[in-house]
Amino acid sequence: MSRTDGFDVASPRRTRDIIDKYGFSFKKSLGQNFLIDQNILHKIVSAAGLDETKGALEIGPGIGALTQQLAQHAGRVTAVEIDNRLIPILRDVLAGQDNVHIEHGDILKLDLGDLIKRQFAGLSGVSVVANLPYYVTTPILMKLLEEKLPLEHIVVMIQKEVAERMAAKPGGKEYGSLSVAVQYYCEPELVCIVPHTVFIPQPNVDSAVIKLTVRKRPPVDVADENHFFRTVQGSFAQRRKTLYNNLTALVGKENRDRLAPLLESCGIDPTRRGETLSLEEFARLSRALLEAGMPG
Ligand SMILES: C[S@@+](CC[C@H](N)C(=O)[O-])C[C@H]1O[C@@H](n2cnc3c(N)ncnc32)[C@H](O)[C@@H]1O
Repeated sequence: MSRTDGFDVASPRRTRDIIDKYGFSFKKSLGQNFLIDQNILHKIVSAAGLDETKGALEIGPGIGALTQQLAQHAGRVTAVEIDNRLIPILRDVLAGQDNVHIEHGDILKLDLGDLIKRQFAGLSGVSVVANLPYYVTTPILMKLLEEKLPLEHIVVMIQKEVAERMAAKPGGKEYGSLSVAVQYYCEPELVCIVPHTVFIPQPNVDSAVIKLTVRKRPPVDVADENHFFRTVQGSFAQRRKTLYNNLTALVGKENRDRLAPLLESCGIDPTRRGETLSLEEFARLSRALLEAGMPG
């Protein structure tokens, strides 16, 4: 029988050994693509800037490839896994790593503020480090950001196109409401592009590692965050339409006549498209709509 302790999990052979030993079968519906490349793991871990004073929150540890590396670089690791079949495997693979806590649960349902308080008390900072399940990448990231958790960095492997949208600047076709939301909360940095060949099983798409450094405060002055984000969503509602046309639907027919002068008073040409507006322009627009009593 193959051993499951003491060796790096992230190699094709070790991963297959562990899978065979436990008779594990992959669930596509849970986004189970396990990383089998140590170099990529090292890039992820080094981007997170961990040391023994820091905590790492991992989402979806799988069979522990990344968890094992995090345990060696962070003071404490908490790994949240939804699939109960993986819990005994993780306990076995990570036996002896006494700074690791495995939590069985759905990351979208957990009280993460409470988890962070309980698991990382006394440490100087906490970062999320994960190879995310692709079917829920955006809900997971929006939960991490909207709950304003005390995080330093979020270093995650995600689908390449989604990473490019998060880091996109105004003017290009990748820039949209996800770019604005991520850049409102964080400074994004693309760490590396990852080919689909470094996973078992191989996904259909390439991936990227992105590092989000969580801002202490937003880069723009927003009077009401909900109004701001509704304005952004509304501006991108139909990408081929002008800002004026998209916003007419948002503010309602009764405000239509006041919309073009309001946009002009913000220094924004009503014939522009949402994808050309900077964060600062969206903030200015949302403040002006609010002041004029118009919905965002
Ligand atoms: C892409 S795999 C990554 C596995 C491992 N970290 C690696 O790099 O090899 C995603 C993992 O997330 C788990 N997962 C999926 N949905 C989840 C959820 N809502 N909460 C917690 N874990 C989840 C899957 O079971 C799987 O283990």
